[in-house]
Parts: sequence; structure tokens; C-alpha cells
Amino acid sequence: MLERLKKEVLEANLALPEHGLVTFTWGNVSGIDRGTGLVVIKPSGVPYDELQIDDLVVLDLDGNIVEGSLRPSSDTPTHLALYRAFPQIGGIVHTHSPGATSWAQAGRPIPALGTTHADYFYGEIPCTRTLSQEEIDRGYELETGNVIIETFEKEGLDPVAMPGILLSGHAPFSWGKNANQAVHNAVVLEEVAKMALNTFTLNPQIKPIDQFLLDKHYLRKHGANAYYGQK
Ligand SMILES: O=C(CO)[C@@H](O)[C@H](O)COP(=O)(O)O
Repeated sequence: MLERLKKEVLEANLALPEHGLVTFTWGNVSGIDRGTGLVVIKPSGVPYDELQIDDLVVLDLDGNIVEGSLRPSSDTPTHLALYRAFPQIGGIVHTHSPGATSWAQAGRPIPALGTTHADYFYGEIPCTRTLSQEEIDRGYELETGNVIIETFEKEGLDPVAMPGILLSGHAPFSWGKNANQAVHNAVVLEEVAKMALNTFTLNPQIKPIDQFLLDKHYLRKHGANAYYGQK
């Protein structure tokens, strides 16, 4: 079942330690087949160097396990909530990458301080509010998804133009049209988080880049008039 998607999700999970985004079993990647509505996700707590394709878990969007003998990632409810709310996305990554996690723990959004940021994220990378005790008691991972969705609705954000977010006190989630693009965006989020930390150290008074420069860089890579690369 879903062999091609499973292969893509396995390779995307194995790319996390390759890019230095995870330590031990931290983090997870999933992908969705929009035709069937089935999601493939990493099993919970399995070391990446032991992960096999048959360990992956297949679920429907209600969280029912369709295939797999292992327990799915503990973050599965978050992934499923985002797939239900954001039909444009096909892959999701969660990590505790140190740079982005530092901003999340500080409860601060990452401002667009340069063109590297602007190439991938159309503006400030948002940070959610913290969850209440009641929300945590209701279901931490599901409410984590809900607070991400709430943030996007409140700030009027497009999940395609803003393929990531910071969970206050926790760590980042990134996404894309598929698992591989979600990993790419997770790598970029970590890079721009580290760059922003260093930029503020060099110049604490730094301000976000001008809107026209943000537009120039984002729109040269995305949208109908994109001209970057060989597409
Ligand atoms: O955020 C956390 C733990 O705080 C999780 O994302 C773990 O980092 C990975 O959990 P599994 O996917 O292995 O259940």
C-alpha cells in the first residue's frame, strides 16, 4: 500500500539527521496521499538509523491506523490536524533544530531580516501563543495543531507562502507540497533562525527588510512570474 509515498517519507525522515536537524529520536516527517486521504508517518521513538520502510505507519485523517504494527509518532494528531486544515500541503516536518527551537522557546517570531529568509518565507515566521492547561489536558498534540491553525487564521497567513511556524515553548513545524519539500523548508527555517540570532548579535537595532525587497526575492522563486533556476 502506498509504496511510493512510504519510500518518500522514509527518505525524508532519514534526511533529518543527515541535515543535522535532529538528535536521537527527536522530530518526525509525514506525507499524505490526497487521493485516498491516507497519511504515512514515522513510528514513535524509533532511532533513525534503525528505521525501515515497514516500520512506517499508515493512518486515515481521523487517526485510524490502516496499516502498521508500531505506534505512530506521538505528534500524529498535530500532523493530521494540519492536513485537514491546509489542503494545499502534502508533507509535514517537526524537529527540535536548535536555532529555530531557540526562537520558539523565547516565544518570538523570526523577522525577515534578509533575502535568504525572503526566498522561502513571505514575511515574519510566526510563533504561536502557549497552550492553556485546559488545552493540554484536552489533548496536547491535537491542540498543538489547533493553535497553529488559529495563528494562521488570526494573522491571515497562507500556508503555501508561509511553510512553517514556531510553537511557543516547544519547537518548529514546517511543511510543503510533499515530504521532500517539507524537509527542504525545515532546513531553510533552521538556517534563517541561526542567521537571525547572529544578525541581532551583530546589530541589535536591525529591522526587517523592506517590503519591496521581500516581494522581489519571494516572487522571483514563487508564483506565476517566478524566474529563478531552470524551471
Ligand atoms: O516534540 C517531541 C517531544 O517533545 C516529539 O516530536 C519527539 O521529538 C519525537 O517524537 P516521536 O515522533 O518519536 O513520537
